[in-house]
Amino acid sequence: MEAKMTMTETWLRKHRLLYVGATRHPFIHGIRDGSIDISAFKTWLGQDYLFVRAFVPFVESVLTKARKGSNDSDNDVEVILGGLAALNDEISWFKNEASKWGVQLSNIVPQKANLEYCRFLESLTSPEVEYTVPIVAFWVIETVYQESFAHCLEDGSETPAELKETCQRWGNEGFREYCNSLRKIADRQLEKATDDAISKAEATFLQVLEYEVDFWNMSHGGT
Ligand SMILES: Cc1ncc(CO)c(N)n1
Repeated sequence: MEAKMTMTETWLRKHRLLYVGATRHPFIHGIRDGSIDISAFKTWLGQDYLFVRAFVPFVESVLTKARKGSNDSDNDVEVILGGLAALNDEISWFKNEASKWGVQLSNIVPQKANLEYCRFLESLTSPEVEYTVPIVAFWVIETVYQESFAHCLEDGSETPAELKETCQRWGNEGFREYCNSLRKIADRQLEKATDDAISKAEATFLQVLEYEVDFWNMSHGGT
């Protein structure tokens, strides 16, 4: 007998083009082949610092919902809390990286795509939004970065030495396993979800991918 396909697998197949658009963006290709304009990288760095700070309250709200809305809340809390702890480390990393590149973080103004993405995440923190929806969003958000930056470290990539550490942050094996843990939680929730919750979660999956594409785009068109 064939193994049943999980919901996330179904969606990844169904929305392949958009997924590839988010994980193989020209920004990532530019890192991978070394052609990236360093000013684009600096723009991304400053904007992502602001994003990650706004991401913390989102993850906090996922953690709160995991405690109440999960039938394996011990596991979920452990995974999500691990993610939250990693964000603390990530914020320090951004500060350090920004100073290396001469990027003044206190002067960064969030661009439109960033503000809209953060506003969307904030909307998912509402108590009316059930756990399944933000856990799917959380999984996709982390996975886009994992797949994108891991691509820059594969055999045959020509990522400049000074950008390798950035790629390692999200492209490493531990982060990949963490993304898999989030995916398992999402699939478990989706298995017992109502049709209404499933269609909301699928719409959220698509929205996150679109916001991720817009976020990468910002580093090019950015001011
Ligand atoms: C825009 C964006 N998406 C995903 C991640 C992964 O945490 C990040 N740091 N920034």
